Amino acid sequence: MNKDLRPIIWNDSEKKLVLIDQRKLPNELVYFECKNYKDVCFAIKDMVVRGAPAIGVAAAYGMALAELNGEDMEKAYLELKKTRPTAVNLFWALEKIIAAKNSGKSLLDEAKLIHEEDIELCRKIGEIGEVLIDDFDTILTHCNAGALATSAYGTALSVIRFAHYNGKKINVLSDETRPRLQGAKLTCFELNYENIPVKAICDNTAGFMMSKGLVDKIIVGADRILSDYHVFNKIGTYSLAILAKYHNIPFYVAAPYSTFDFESKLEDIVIEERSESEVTHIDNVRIVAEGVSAYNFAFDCTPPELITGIITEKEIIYPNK
Ligand SMILES: CSC[C@@H](O)[C@@H](O)C(=O)COP(=O)(O)O
Repeated sequence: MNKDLRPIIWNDSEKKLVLIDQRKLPNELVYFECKNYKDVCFAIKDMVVRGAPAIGVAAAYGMALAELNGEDMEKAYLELKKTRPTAVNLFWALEKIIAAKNSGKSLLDEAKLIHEEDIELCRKIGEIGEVLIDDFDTILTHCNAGALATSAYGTALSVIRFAHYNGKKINVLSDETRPRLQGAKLTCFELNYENIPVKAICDNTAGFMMSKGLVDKIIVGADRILSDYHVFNKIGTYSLAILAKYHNIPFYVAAPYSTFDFESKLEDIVIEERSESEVTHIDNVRIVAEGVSAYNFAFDCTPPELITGIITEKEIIYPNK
């Protein structure tokens, strides 16, 4: 990476967690400091930090802060666990921290390890996945599955990054991703930061562009992947996968194994429902008539038959072969 975009920084001398405040991008690149686990809970709930792997890493540091501050560890664990329900990396990281605690390890060391490992996993996803990308491909992505959603590189955007680093001339289309606009606000910022060609499109433009032959591949991230390869990801992913199938466009998911949930069944998964105001308002301005309410499901589920391949840090899985 020519310019290093790291959303999560541990400040060892001051024993605090420093996060890029993703609520403020792209207009301001400012940081949010967490001095205790409650600050971390707020940061995850309010989406200062977001994206499945990044949430897991932040929660691990939240537990480390609780230990350093002599706070009630059980309370910290339960409160962190409640911050967001769908991305499995949160629970995965908290279980790793509990295992470290039970074996008498330092929680800060464990959090640093989870953080470092996530960087490596994302790098490998990029290296493995970039073989799927051809010179002059136009790749559509949804939400932000980039460096900002992980510790570095990203998942879907790591594949895109490595194709670019390897000299492939690619173009990226970034769905705006209503309601929180992670595609418009974060993916466009992140790719432009590294001079990777990107154009923003409205969510409802994707089908039209596919029908015109203007999309070669689709790559998205994941918040949870079940053992039968059902993929939970940002709301709108399912619609894109159906459109991709209709237009015969390869549809890839990129995620580390920390995003796999080998235990839960489809019906067990809780889809996060966020505040209606994220739909009824844009940047605090009401756009839906007063008195009208809204649905705000944050994620949806894409079945394996719509998925061409799942790119992990170990291999590419083909659910339908
Ligand atoms: C590498 S991040 C993968 C997913 O977490 C990402 O696609 C996504 O859905 C993020 O949702 P968010 O609500 O912004 O946390």
